[in-house]
Amino acid sequence: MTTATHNISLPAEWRDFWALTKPRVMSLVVFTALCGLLAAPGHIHPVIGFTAILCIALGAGACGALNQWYEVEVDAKMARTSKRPLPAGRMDREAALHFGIALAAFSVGIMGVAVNWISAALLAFSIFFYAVVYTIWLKPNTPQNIVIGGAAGAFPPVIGWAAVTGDVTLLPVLLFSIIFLWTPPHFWALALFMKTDYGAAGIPMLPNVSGQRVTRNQIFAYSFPMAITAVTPFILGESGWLYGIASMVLNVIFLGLAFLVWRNEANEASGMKPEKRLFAFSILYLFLLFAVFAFDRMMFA
Ligand code: HEM
Ligand SMILES: CC(C)=CCC/C(C)=C/CC/C(C)=C/COP(=O)(O)OP(=O)(O)O
Repeated sequence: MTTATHNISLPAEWRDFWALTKPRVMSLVVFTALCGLLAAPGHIHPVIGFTAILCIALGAGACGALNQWYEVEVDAKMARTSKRPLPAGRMDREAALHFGIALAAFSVGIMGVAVNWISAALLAFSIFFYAVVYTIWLKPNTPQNIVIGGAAGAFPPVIGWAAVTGDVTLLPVLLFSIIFLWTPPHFWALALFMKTDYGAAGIPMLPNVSGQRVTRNQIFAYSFPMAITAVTPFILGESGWLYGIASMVLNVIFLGLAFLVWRNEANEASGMKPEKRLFAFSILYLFLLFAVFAFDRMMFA
């Protein structure tokens, strides 16, 4: 850690600490946690519920900070990430590490004391999984990095659920599985039109290891179990018709866009419209699916 950053003495601005938490990506992570909490059976005092979501947000922020502390060199090599506080030289590397550790410890501690220790343990495990298993171990070493590592991003609705019920049953496992199976199409669609960037940074993402055809096949292949898992709560009678219909419509659109990606043969960024469309829709898909699920369960369950 006594790298080239020792000569930076300017204190980082609060905006840089904010950027360190990857707020845009984490907003959807936190939203899925909120939906898990709202969909769970039973009652949670609003102040305790708010505390749980705040802890999940802080824990997700810890993930972003620890990830960027570790990845300075990689981030410096990619246009998309080179302006982040550390590679841009606006923040001392150790400050990012201390910020990440403090957020992680604080969020897990408060979750345990104020909410329950099951959700605290799940939160701690998710942070560990993302910061250590994904960032340090899987991401630089295997093109399956985001498949296995993606599990970290699938935990938040389970944590939200466990904050209310103190346990983990089939339904939160289904919510986990939806995000787990959604992550490969979400990310590989992006990795297709960002291919050169990851290749240049030496990160073995699927398109630059196995090629675009394999990636398109995999995107399409993951979309089917994802769609089936997404309608399963309705099939099991755990949601009403509102979610049943919404999930079917969203899945048909998702599968249609994934089909267009599968059919596409372009290998230039200029021909990657289907990939760009699927990536953009993937975010809307998850947002709407979870929003309708929580609403449906609160109204009709
Ligand atoms: C290992 C798993 C994942 C990887 C590698 C990944 C990667 C990415 C990347 C590289 C971007 C581009 C934009 C940026 O850096 O801000 C992005 C955008 C985004 N991701 Fe993911 N993602 C993953 C999982 C998730 C999960 C689990 C969620 C939420 C549940 C999520 C939500 C989003 C959102 C909302 C954006 C758009 C951000 C914006 O508008 O700037 N991602 N993702
Ligand atoms: C509550 C809790 C602990 C949540 C965990 C949230 C979590 C780990 C979400 C994963 C989403 C994410 C930021 C992926 C970015 O991948 P990347 O870091 O490889 O992307 P980059 O190339 O932009 O650095």
